Amino acid sequence: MNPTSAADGHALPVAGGRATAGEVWRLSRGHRLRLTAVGLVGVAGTAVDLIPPVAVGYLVDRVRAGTADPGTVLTVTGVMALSAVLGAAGTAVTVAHATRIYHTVLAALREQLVSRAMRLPQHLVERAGTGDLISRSSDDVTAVADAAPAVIPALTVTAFTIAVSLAGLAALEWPYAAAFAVVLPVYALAMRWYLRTGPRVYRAERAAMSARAQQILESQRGYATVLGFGLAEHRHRAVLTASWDVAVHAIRARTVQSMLNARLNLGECLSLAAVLVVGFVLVDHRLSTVGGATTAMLLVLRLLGPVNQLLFVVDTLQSALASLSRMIGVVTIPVTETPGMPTPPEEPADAAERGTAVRLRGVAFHYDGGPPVLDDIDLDIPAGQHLAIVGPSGAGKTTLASVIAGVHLPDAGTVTRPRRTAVITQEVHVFAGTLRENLTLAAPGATDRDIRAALETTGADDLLDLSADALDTLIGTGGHPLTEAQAQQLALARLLLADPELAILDEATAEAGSAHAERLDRASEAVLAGRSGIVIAHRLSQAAPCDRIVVLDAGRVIETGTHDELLTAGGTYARLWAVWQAGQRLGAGR
Ligand SMILES: Nc1ncnc2c1ncn2[C@@H]1O[C@H](COP(=O)(O)OP(=O)(O)OP(=O)(O)O)[C@@H](O)[C@H]1O
Repeated sequence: MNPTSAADGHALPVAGGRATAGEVWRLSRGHRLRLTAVGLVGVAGTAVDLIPPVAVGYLVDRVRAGTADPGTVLTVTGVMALSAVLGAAGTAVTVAHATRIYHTVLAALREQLVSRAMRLPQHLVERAGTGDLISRSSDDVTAVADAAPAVIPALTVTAFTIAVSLAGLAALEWPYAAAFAVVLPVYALAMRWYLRTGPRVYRAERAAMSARAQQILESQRGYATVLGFGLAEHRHRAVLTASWDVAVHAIRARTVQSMLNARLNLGECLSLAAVLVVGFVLVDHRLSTVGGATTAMLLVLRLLGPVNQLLFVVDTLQSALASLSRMIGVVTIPVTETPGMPTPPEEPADAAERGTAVRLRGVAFHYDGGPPVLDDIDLDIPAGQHLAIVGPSGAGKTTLASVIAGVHLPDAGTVTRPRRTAVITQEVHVFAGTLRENLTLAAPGATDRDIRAALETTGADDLLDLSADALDTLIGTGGHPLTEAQAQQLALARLLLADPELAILDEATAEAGSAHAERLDRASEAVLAGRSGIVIAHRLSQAAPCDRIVVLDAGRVIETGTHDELLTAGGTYARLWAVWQAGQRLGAGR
């Protein structure tokens, strides 16, 4: 059984209880000795806290017996003060160290979450929506971090206080402990009701937060479209609806908390009444002294706070656990290797096949809930050769490139590619930072001379003239704006510096025949020189110079050969080429 399951058909998976506990145990490695020491100090601190109730009971009996002198009162008061100081010190040390361990482990988990998020299979993120992922690495981390002040004392000091006080009550006279125990079912019922209701309500609240994050993100990302199509009102309504949903779920969650409060108050009244009655009967039958009954009442009063607190933080604990299981759900997703990241060896193991850069056998793929997009694809690219993939719009060219790059996992078949594979997709992201930082992302060791050479080779050296700061020019969000063409050239230069064994180029931004297209075609050729390459040919001018061309139609390879072979064959490619040339002539004649 998979310990991690999807919360619904689309969301990212949520870890089950066992998987969450296992991951937390694994993360606690290296802190366990310190945790044990913290536990011991906690128990010692709470044991010292038993002294004041016992001391008051002793004093009551001495006063009743008429043997209490000022010296006795002073001594008892001194002992109580000392125990209070020692107890407080024990609590402070326990909570401080436990908090440090808690946040250290949480920081490690967050790092793993972010690292895993960067390597998740793209289809999974697309299906769940980026908002879900962002919410898990922000809202959920915040929920777990914010729970620290409630959860840490509860799991250390409060739990110890309850255990030690109950033991003290039993040691005094067992009927006192029994009286308290009789009321425990009230607490147990409150807890059972809460555990059934709470997690569901909190999960729904978190899911509503994820949905709201997704709506806000989409509105921001599609800002230009929103403005262009006058969709502001529509987006505003969508965000408003999602926010209202969060409010409704938040109100439900707070209502559940209030109802828990009422049940705890009932338990409190009943336990005080039970111990009072037992104390009265015991004293009446001379089985306990008034001092003993006083100690018992003080112990119960001491117990009530922590019991309520513990039950009440079950609420925060549940909420934090819901968030934790969502974070661990992401951390435990099996990842595919991502282009440009260290990957397990993918090259053909067979020495006879070492000359092959890419090999696909029987590859099939479909997007979630969609029809097959790729069907039974076989492909071989000898090392150092360039393959063009052409075909009508929607044929599956980009999808095939993503499957080869490892961004999507095939439903069937095998994909073999070089360890260092890099892709330029249709949407180039410009990171907020300097031109130099953007270029050296995948080649941290590159010198300024390397960077300038890469810019020159890809014909992108005019990027240096964006401002007087040259390579230190700020670009991306908040920086110097880049045109789409400049962003593509930046990506090509970045790829040249990364120097992968296989480069996959899938850019469709340039209009055929434009100066921009010719410039990009030249830059692409320069980038592919000396390495294996795949060109998703959105313009046929990109396909002609390649060593081999594959024609894709409705997800199947229908033709393959060199440019000349395919023209001679007079099939689909030849027809596409004729149409393309006619279009070019028409464009030139205009
Ligand atoms: N993320 C996605 N989710 C669902 N379906 C998708 C997704 N991306 C592409 N498709 C569908 O898969 C099919 C192949 O799309 P793909 O983008 O691979 O074709 P293409 O040949 O590259 O087209 P184009 O030249 O227009 O970019 C299309 O029917 C498309 O609608």
